[in-house]
Amino acid sequence: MPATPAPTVTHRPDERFDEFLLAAAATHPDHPAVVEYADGAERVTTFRDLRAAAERYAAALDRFGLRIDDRVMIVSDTSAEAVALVLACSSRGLPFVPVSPETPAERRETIERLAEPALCLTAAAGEPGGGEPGGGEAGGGEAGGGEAGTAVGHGRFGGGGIEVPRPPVRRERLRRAVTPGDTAYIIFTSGTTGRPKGVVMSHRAVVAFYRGMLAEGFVSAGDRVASTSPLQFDFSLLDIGMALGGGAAVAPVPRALLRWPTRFLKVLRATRATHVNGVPSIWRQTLRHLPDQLADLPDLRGVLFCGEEFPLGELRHLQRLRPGIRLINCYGATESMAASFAEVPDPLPEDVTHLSIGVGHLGTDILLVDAEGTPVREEGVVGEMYLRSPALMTGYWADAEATDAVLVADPLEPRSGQRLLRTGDLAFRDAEGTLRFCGRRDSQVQIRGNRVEPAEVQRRLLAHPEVCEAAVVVYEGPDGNAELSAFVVLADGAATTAESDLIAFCLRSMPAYMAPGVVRVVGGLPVNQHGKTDHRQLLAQLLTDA
Ligand SMILES: Nc1ncnc2c1ncn2[C@@H]1O[C@H](COS(=O)(=O)NC(=O)C[C@H](N)c2cccc(Br)c2)[C@@H](O)[C@H]1O
Repeated sequence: MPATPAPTVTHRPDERFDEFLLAAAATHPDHPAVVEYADGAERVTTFRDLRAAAERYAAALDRFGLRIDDRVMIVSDTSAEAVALVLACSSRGLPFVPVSPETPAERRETIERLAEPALCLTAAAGEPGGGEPGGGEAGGGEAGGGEAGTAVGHGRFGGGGIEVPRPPVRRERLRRAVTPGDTAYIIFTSGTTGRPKGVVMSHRAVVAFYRGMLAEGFVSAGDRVASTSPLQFDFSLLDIGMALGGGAAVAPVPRALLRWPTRFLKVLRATRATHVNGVPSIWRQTLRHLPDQLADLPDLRGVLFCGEEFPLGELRHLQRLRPGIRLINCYGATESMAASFAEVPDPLPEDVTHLSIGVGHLGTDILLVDAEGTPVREEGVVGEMYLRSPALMTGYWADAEATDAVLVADPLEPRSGQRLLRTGDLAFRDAEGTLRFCGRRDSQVQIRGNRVEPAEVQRRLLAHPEVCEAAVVVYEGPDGNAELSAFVVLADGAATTAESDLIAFCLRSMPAYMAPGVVRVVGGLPVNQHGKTDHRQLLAQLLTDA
């Protein structure tokens, strides 16, 4: 008698964000939904517990008399309490605005000024995901000017309760029900202008993305997905949806432990993580210093990465250590959560220089369009990716102009009224018709009149056997022309590879104008708050060295 297959989680079309994430409570109530690891102990929250906690938070929110579309800012990392509060906000049509506890006070205040939340709730200290916000008032009602009936109620959440010493002014509820077009969350990303852009995502968009991801069949009930991104980075919402939507558990890795490979691996072992999601840089120190320990994580069978290109040398090293592991390259921008998932061939053939990003997940379609706006069909021709998807953002918060610049008319049928996301990313189609990412449109530079993609120069440096990390920055030289400068990290024990060797290595495969003028050997590359190589910091370092 074949074993009865575990019931799959059933989903309805047009579920709210919280209904999608809690669907498994109906079929797998006692399965772990959140597995936390703190102070050497594992804390399991089942789907039943999570639903109960979300209901407690929803009842607590009801006491504030908020209206649909009133925002709730949540200052926390990913934790069972934070997920329960997010679910509660979603059930009441209150868009949540996640902010990391380590966010500097000034940026937190900017986001608060832009989002004008009704509540700003900080995880109670001592709770996982908790911690004092960077310099802001921790709880208490003294924020917001302190006048009676303050606009923003500051307080704390934890243990299913919400405590706000001075609640926001109550207003009459003008609407009856939450609809799929309502906003589930707003994530503020660092806009290139320095003014944060609020990406507004509806219930319909997020659930459409989740259904596209679920169709890939990454996890099954009982799996554990280790999440290494901060809650304010939509990658964490991918992790939560990938796990809970499939009846699996999300296992948040405490941010403080990510820096230490021994502790990082200890959490993965303790939580018996079957999948680890995160930006490529989370593997860097482990691959360099503890490769053999990585080889013995008995439960690990999948790694999903996104946010930037995985350096191919490191990726091949990971594959050698874990033959048979499922590596997923997830491409996307916060304006659509993710656009595609591509399985990395195991092993990655030696001649591959650009990872595939696939063709767009179920329900999406990625177009390539040239500089004149004409669709590109030929193989190998670089174009800009335009994304057709039900998971597109509603728009940027309070910024119609920036919205219209990226949600553009369909190049194939402008009369349809359909909007596509103009990603700003470049790709070409390979012989199989899948897309190969090759940098950003706005990072292309003209060097002595020739178009150069810094990502190509970075890729060439990474192909050097003794280089394990590389970054290329563009700066204005003394004569006012754009120049390329490179930073590389050499592999442990590498011979003293002179910078001139590295430039010569580049010149063997590219025209002179593409080779970096200067190559600096450094001990490590800086990463930003999302774990991506911090080019801004490298440029600043360059200018101070000048
Ligand atoms: N897989 C890749 N290879 C190469 N370059 C990538 C990849 N994924 C992104 N990028 C770059 O990062 C940009 C976007 O940056 S972002 O808005 O901060 N968002 C992100 O990084 C993360 C993004 N939201 C995301 C990705 C996957 C799942 C979820 Br859920 C969310 C893209 O436009 C690309 O330029």
